[in-house]
Amino acid sequence: MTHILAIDQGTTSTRSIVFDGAQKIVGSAQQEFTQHYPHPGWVEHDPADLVRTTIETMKGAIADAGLEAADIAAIGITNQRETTLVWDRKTGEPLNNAIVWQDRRTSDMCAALKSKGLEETFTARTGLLLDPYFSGTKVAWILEHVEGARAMAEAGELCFGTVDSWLIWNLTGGGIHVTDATNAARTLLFDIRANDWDDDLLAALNVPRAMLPEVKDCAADFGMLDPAILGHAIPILGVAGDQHAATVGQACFEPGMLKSTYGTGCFAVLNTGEEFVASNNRLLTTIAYRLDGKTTYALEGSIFIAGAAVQWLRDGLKMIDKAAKSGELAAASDPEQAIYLVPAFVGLGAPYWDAEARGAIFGLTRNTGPAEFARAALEAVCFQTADLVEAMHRDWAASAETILRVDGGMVASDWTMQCLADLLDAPVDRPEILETTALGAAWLAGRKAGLWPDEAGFAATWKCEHRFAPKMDDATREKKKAGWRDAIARTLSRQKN
Ligand SMILES: Nc1ncnc2c1ncn2[C@@H]1O[C@H](COP(=O)(O)OP(=O)(O)O)[C@@H](O)[C@H]1O
Ligand SMILES: O=P(O)(O)OC[C@H](O)CO
Repeated sequence: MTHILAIDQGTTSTRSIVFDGAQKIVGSAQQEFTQHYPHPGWVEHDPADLVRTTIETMKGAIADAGLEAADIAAIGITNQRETTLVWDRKTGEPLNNAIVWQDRRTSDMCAALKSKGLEETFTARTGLLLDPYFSGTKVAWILEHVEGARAMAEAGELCFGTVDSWLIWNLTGGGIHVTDATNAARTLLFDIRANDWDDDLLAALNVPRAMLPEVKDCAADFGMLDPAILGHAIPILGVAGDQHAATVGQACFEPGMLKSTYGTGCFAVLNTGEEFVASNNRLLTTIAYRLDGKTTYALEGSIFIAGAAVQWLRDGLKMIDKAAKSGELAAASDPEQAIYLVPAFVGLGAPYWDAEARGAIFGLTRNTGPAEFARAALEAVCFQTADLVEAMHRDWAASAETILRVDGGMVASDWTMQCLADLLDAPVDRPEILETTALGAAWLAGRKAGLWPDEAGFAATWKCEHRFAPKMDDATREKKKAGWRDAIARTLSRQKN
């Protein structure tokens, strides 16, 4: 019994994947669920959908593998990060829909905290910035806006959790209130050096400590699956936020190793080892992973819209019928047209952090058509990655010779990966296993179970499927980047200009 079940609860879908003892995928299942947009800038998930799709895909993946629950040695969970839930400790009933990481409803709250001069304290302790992206202001919003919530929270009757905590609570039958260090690191409430919730930050956001989960290592005992769910009790032994799990799944265990995941958004994570590198370029400092009580730190660049721009071409503009067409179209575009799309649909993330900016497209002519839109959407993802990698180089000289390991749905596009290598002027390595997020969660659980190899053994199994080497000449690259910088400058909100 060496199979591991990984649950990857993402922003738009939930996936479960069964890996065998040789780290090969032997079964999987995936389900999308409804996104709720109750007001402009708001994004919510129904908490019940998160649990339902998790349980259904767990069953689906085990069936797809031709196995029984009793064949699964352990479960690893990885999840969309920052998304915030609050529920009643007695009944397990959520007080509100989950407030998703993309939700901007707390921008005014963040601005108010900044105007009190608090950003420096938050950044020094959490490595994050005062942006609505993170959980802290979302919890505060629930406590302020849901009737009776504040009194219940103060009486210790409420639980706050990110999606991992919510899933564990439900999968273990209720009563286990835990999270892991990587998810805690995204809340704005956790001091990532002290490895503890921070009372000053809790006071600034008026969040009672009593509602916070216990924080564990990424490979730890998170509880037993309620046997009523699959007919068998299985230990949950690994948990990490999805970008952290991908860092592990890409075997980025050495300082200087960098991965970038291209799904709905794009998240680049650079391992900085035992060093907490404070960013001077508005990147985030975060916990890459915590194993055996030892924290490995990272610099992270977070872009909110990557594959989502391709979805917009498909579903919003109806210029393509499937995502894969975007690369073909871009390849056929007119290279003479300098079209720039700044996909600030939900504001801009790193390194700009402009919650009020909105998307813009520049350089349109009578000849501009779907092909140029497709190229602009794909190039935007690459320009934004280049912005992040340059900021990383400025923050931490040790990252100068970086090779980028990539994963996520969008890396299927060869055109985009070549464009990325060209604009970065660095090699881009696409691994054989693209489900690195799930693989990372499985590795954490497998390592804890003592069934999978340690870091070095696991890293030796990582295989490159294709290396994209840069081909663009310097003059072309610089010209394109100057055009991008100009487009960004023209898109930033007045607040930033
Ligand atoms: N061949 C492709 N070319 C460009 N974009 C793609 C391609 N295939 C998938 N995508 C994009 O990748 C995203 C899906 O990636 P995935 O890793 O499943 O995302 P998530 O986990 O965030 O839901 C979608 O936004 C989709 O538009
Ligand atoms: O669900 P994904 O893959 O888009 O990832 C979401 C991130 O964790 C948000 O920080």
